[in-house]
Amino acid sequence: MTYQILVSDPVSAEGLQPLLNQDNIQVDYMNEFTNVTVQDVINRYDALIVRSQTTVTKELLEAGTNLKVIGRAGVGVDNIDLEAATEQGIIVVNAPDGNTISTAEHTFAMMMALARHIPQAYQTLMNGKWDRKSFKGVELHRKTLGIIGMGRIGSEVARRAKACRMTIIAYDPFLTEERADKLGITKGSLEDIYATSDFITVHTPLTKETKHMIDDNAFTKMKQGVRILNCARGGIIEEGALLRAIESGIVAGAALDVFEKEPAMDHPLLDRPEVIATPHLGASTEEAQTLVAQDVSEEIIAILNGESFKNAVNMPTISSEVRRALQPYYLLGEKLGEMAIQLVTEAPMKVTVTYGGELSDFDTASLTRRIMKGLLSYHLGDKVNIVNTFHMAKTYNLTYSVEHATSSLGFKNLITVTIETQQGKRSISGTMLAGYGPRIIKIDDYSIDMAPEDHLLYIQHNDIPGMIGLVGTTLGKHQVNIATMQVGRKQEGGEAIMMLSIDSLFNQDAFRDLEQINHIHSVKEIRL
Ligand SMILES: NC(=O)C1=CN([C@@H]2O[C@H](COP(=O)(O)OP(=O)(O)OC[C@H]3O[C@@H](n4cnc5c(N)ncnc54)[C@H](O)[C@@H]3O)[C@@H](O)[C@H]2O)C=CC1
Ligand SMILES: O=C(O)C(=O)COP(=O)(O)O
Repeated sequence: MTYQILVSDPVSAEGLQPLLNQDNIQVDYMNEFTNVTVQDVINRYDALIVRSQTTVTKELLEAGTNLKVIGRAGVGVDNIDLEAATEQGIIVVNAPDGNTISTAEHTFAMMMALARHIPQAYQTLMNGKWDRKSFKGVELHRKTLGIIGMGRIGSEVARRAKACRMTIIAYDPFLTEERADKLGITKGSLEDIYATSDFITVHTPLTKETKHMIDDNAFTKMKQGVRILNCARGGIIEEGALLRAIESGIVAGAALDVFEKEPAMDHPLLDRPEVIATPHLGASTEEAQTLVAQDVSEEIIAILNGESFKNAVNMPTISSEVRRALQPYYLLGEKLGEMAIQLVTEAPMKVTVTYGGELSDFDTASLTRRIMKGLLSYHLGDKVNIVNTFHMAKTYNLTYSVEHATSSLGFKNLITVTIETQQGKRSISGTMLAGYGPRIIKIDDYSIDMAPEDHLLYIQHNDIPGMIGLVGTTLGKHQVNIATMQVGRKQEGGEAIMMLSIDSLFNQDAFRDLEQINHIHSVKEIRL
């Protein structure tokens, strides 16, 4: 199978090399097309690679009927409708590390340029004026820098500011005292930052919470003459409020790399001499562009080849330790989900997944996704995948819960999937047996030991002599070969079950004949 990938923004050719090296991947570039939009052609593609220019809307995603993954060659994903992508089961991956240094360096270059009026002085000189009076600047030395957002870029900015002997105060909901101490900075609130900073720089993503977080009210709390930087996202600082704060003299200068609407042309802030600006260049270095393109290329290859990946933004990330530990269970989990749903005839209302043994020590969310995917995709097909499975469950009013049990029936690990319908509860348990792989070890109260094979027959009957022979003869008559067979019962002479793995697809005539055997209550084919 050949996968088609569309690159819709300028992305480093060197960084895309891992994709270009794949025999089963074909890459097209939007700039090679004329008179068409991304929306016009997207249905041909399995993956789309973007930077910040392409806006990935719900409509675009809906038109991308074959899309499996969107790669953001950079950090910010505010140009992508993540909710719509999740609903449609499209994985969105970004490259969170590749442009950190470049953006921190750009922020620092902006801070120095802002402090010393370098762009304005350069412009004056280019206009033929030798003006040494208008551009008296300030030192960074001993000034207080307020950093809002101490993630990757904020932290690198802090390191550089320390080298300039600045005092640093930072606010981030995830900043601990311990980390602040390690970085040699002060952890403070937004109010502390506003009250004490000579320079304030923002490094948060643009979210509902951070949109316009710096507004008129925030500016009134700042020191007169504060200098503001935004190399993160337009809209974190409300542009109208910034303009008013410049006009009123609260803000002595602002350095902007990003704008609420880009490209920012004829913008009132750009008319102000106190404002210096660049056209969203934070990540525009050779190094950063190569790295981010390489990172998304590798993630896309992994996703298309069904291998594990790490930078999905519409799925929780898991540590490599947890991923390594749980990976061997993913197939078993999916099979258990598929088998569990086939045990019930009524609509499922609730699913409970119980993890026992060594599994109870892990964050098993990624495994639960596989189980729910197996369970839902049996009836809903390809439209369910590990990205949208929880969303799909909600759509179908199916609740699920996870329990971590202390008992594992003597097995090293145990997964039990219980489905509740109006008719009651049905459950199935499986384990990974060292040397044997995945095994089904229990259905409802019956202990068995079977590999989750392609074709299984599940027969409920009375525990009386001759049943095995009758079933064997009936299947033989219909040319159905039995590969393995397991029987189980709760007590002698009571209810019993047979679980058979068969070589060929089961046919309706065999089904009917089996159901007509005296003492057989139900025959169920389980397809995996
Ligand atoms: N100008 C440019 O070309 C570039 C801009 N960026 C932008 O820079 C921003 C930061 O990027 P990274 O540091 O790589 O991301 P990151 O995810 O490593 O850090 C973001 C930090 O913001 C914090 N945060 C979230 N909400 C907050 C709030 N309400 N108040 C304070 N902190 C909050 C988070 O806890 C996190 O620590 C993103 O918006 C990204 O899109 C990134 C690269 C290039
Ligand atoms: O990575 C980010 O968040 C950026 O803002 C960089 O954007 P760009 O890839 O240069 O369009």
